Amino acid sequence: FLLHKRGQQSIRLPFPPGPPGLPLIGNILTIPAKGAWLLFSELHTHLGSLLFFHGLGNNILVLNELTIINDLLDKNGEIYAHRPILTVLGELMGLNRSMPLLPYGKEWRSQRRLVHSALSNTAVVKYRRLQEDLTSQMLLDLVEKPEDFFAHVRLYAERIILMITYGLPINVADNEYITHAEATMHVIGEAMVPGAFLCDLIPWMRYLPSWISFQVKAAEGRSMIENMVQKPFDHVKQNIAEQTAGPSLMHDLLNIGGLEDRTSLEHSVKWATGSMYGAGGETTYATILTFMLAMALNPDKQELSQAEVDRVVGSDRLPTVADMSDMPYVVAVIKETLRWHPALPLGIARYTQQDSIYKGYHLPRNSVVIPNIWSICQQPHTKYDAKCFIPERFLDRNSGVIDPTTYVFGFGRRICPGKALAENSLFAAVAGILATFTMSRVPGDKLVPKFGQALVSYPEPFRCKIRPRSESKVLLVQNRVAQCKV
Ligand code: HEM
Repeated sequence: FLLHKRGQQSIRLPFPPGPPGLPLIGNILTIPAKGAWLLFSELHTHLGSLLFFHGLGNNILVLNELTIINDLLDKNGEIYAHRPILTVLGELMGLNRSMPLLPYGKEWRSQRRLVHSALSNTAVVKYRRLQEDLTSQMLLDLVEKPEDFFAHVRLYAERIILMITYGLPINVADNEYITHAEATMHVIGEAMVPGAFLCDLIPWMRYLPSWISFQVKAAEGRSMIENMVQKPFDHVKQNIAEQTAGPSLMHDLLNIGGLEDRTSLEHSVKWATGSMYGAGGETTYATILTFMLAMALNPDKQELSQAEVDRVVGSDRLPTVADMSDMPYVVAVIKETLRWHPALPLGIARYTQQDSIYKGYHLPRNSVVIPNIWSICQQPHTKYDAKCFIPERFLDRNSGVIDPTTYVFGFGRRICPGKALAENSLFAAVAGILATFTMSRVPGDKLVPKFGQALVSYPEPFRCKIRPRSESKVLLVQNRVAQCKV
């Protein structure tokens, strides 16, 4: 309780509600390590839009409504821009040097500035050609081996990041960079959820011996993360020294020089580029796979999208990113994909070090703050069922439905710096796939949508029939691939 002075009177303000708990351990262990968005959204209906969990010396505040998230994370950005200290992932595995986990301060500002120079709305225009080239290569892969669509989509998303960040051309899905990044992101995704390890709730456990299970996992994770960030960095540095390095963001950033001392510049560049590598690939491919699942489940929406693509590009070319403004239905399909199943249902948690008062509640300092993006996506609507895939909700001016691109990429000062790049990558891939293929259920399959429950959530492996729409579409793809510069 917080004592709130009003005139002569002191009023006790309560914490927001939460499920019942036990002495000492409170209710914190009621939060599942995976898929917690489902529990939070269920509690939203019974307990309201602000939820509070506590126990073992920890506080967790869950925000279930967009107005509340904006009031706190955006309007009170100064107080809510920190990230939680995750003992295992941050300190023991060492990810607290990369931008998504850095505390709000000098090093974060310096990495954010570096990344912004490459990913601002204006800067990303120069990557369009690359995104279109890589889309055509993904389309050809889909023509040749449609059953491996998970791998092709993953390769597309990772190649964009590896090319832009390090100038590294990668041609196969089982390239060591790609497979290592995927394995590392799996470890990170599981460990990033606050409370994933008991040690995150009870930090002194970090001093327990190194043979204990979580310590072994932490040591493995540390070496995987080091490897993922260091390897491409060393590769490009060596190419620079040998004067064989192609253009890349890392090359440009290392050339800034002068103002800052070399060691700290190199440190910031290494971890800023490593952050892009880690944060940029998985989220993008999760969204494209979700789109493909949605198309297989909703053939009527797929036909409407294909009709729009055909109307705009005709029959002699593939779509480009510049077609986006002429394809409102396809854009609505992408928005509906982001809403139907957001890649980061709980965003990335924040942390507050200050007490505050909000809507009559005491929001205590040292609380992990979780924006429940999933709950915003699932907000009930009188006309459009939240569970159904209905792109039309974004074309109906009177629907009052909020555009998901204003919340699925996060909020305020820590909003995703890769948003503009991601939106172009999504459009290039989605419009290219719609132009070339029809996706459908495999006859006899039930195709029930199921999603993973880690930090980045994407469809569990599913079967889907991916047929080229015509021979001439395949020819278009082959001709376009022949013109690729990468
Ligand atoms: C569909 C694609 C993507 C989605 C849905 C997404 C979503 C998000 C969200 C929700 C956050 C947390 C923001 C917050 O705390 O409020 C975030 C952070 C971040 N994203 Fe993305 N992202 C995507 C693609 C990308 C790409 C392509 C890149 C880079 C190339 C990127 C780089 C980052 C980084 C570095 C952060 C940490 C920012 C910070 O802590 O200051 N993301 N993203």
